[in-house]
Amino acid sequence: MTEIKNAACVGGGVIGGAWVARFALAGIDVKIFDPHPEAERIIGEVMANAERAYAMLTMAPLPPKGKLTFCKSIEETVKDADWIQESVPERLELKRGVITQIDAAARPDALIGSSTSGLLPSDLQAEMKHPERMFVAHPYNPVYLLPLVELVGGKKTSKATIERAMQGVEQIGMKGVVIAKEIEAFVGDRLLEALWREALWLIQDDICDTETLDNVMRYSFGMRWAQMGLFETYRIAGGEAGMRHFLAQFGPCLKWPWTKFTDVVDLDDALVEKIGAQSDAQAAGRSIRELERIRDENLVGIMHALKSGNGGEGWGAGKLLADFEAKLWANAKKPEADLGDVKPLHILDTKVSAAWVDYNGHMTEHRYLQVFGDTSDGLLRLIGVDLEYVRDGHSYYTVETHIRNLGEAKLGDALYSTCQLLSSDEKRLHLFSTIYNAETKEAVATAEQMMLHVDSKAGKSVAAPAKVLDKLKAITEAHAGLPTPEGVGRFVGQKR
Ligand SMILES: CC(C)(COP(=O)([O-])OP(=O)(O)OC[C@H]1O[C@@H](n2cnc3c(N)ncnc32)[C@H](O)[C@@H]1OP(=O)(O)O)[C@@H](O)C(=O)NCCC(=O)NCCSC(=O)C[N+](C)(C)C
Repeated sequence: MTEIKNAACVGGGVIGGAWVARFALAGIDVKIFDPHPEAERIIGEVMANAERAYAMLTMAPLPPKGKLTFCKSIEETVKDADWIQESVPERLELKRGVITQIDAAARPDALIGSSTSGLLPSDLQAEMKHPERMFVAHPYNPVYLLPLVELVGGKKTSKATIERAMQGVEQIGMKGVVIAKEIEAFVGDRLLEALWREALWLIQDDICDTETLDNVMRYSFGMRWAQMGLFETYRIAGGEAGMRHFLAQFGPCLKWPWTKFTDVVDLDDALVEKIGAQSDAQAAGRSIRELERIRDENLVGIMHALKSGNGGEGWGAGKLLADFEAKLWANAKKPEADLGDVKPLHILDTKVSAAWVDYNGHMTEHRYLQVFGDTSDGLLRLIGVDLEYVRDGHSYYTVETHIRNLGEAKLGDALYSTCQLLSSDEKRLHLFSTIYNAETKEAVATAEQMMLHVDSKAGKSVAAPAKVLDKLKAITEAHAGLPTPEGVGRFVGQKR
């Protein structure tokens, strides 16, 4: 089983920098080599975007962030690394030279992945002493959010290397797909290039402008593709009769002269200017940084939606996220309540994401309940009621909640929550949680809740076992000395 403890990134541009973020946020120390004079600034900005995105993406306990070290040479960067990722500009001679240099300085068992989006791994590994550990690991931008990595071996890549690479990408929350045969541009970029060529013709021939073309994609098949691919989608399109029927019905149309993409459009100055001007108009003055923020918020929203797909089990990239989070929870140190300094327990820290904001420009109602639910989950973990406990057939269910909204939470506000145990017995757990604005320390909302311990198969309340009750009692007794929070026992009503 391969475990990446130290990673090295050679090349720290848009792709290399985002690999750095992916590794570091998975708790892996990363050494970086990039001779660009502004490499530290560029990677710092990618890192900031990635951390912002992860704060919205997951409440699961990420490991402590890996340490970033900027090195002065390739040799110093790669010598201790378990996984080395090359992301230098897309020129065969340059990449081959860098990979050969990495090979000479790296441990013989280190994995060497290339971020190339189209070059053949066999060409890249041609001058290596240990070519068997080299492969293409082609990611998609932004690498810190989009999970796919195409893994492509060359003629000299060993099977064991690809297996270890699969384990490595899984460790950092990514989805590895093994491409069976090496071809230029692999699978993803082949598809994208076909689309790109056709799109350029459509603009060149004045069939539509760039905004119309993007709208055609994002309001239709673009949404389909985030959750099902081409073949699964077309299977459904075939109706009850399925894929064979679809192929019989639509296959012959492929012979019609619908597309021009096998011809290469002439990207002359006029076409470049036309596309540039239409793209500027489409951006409506938004900077690249703004567009990146919007993109990341949308991607997080899509992954969250997919996480609750398929009856709550998760689907596609959402299922991958759910599985990754389950592993993070399982690997996290069993949390313990800090009862030394008696005060409500600090349970979680989060940020208001774009998907949480409603038409009034502030955090919407059900997101408060979500944060309170995550808070009570945090409390439950402290008394030993974690996913394993739930899998074994028992849990706590909420039977009553009273939320008070005291202040507004706006997009990007940092929040934290606390929890005070008001009382507990063998079945009941009566708690009071508060969400605070992390900057102003003002209470934004409170929730008083009653939870019951249940046998989830029977769907009936039952006494919790001693191992849970002992922990619960310790917190309840510690909190007995705290003043009763203002708002406990409040009811909804009007003065008469
Ligand atoms: C299964 C269920 C939770 C309980 O049903 P039951 O076994 O029939 O239990 P009783 O109704 O008899 O109640 C047992 C005892 O608890 C007392 N009780 C019940 N409600 C309250 C309350 N609001 N305040 C105080 N005390 C209460 C009751 O009087 C009984 O006392 P005894 O002394 O006689 O033992 C069932 O209610 C159920 O399934 N409800 C739905 C639960 C649900 O789906 N909740 C939403 C899920 S969200 C969630 O759980 C979030 N999270 C915790 C996972 C984060």
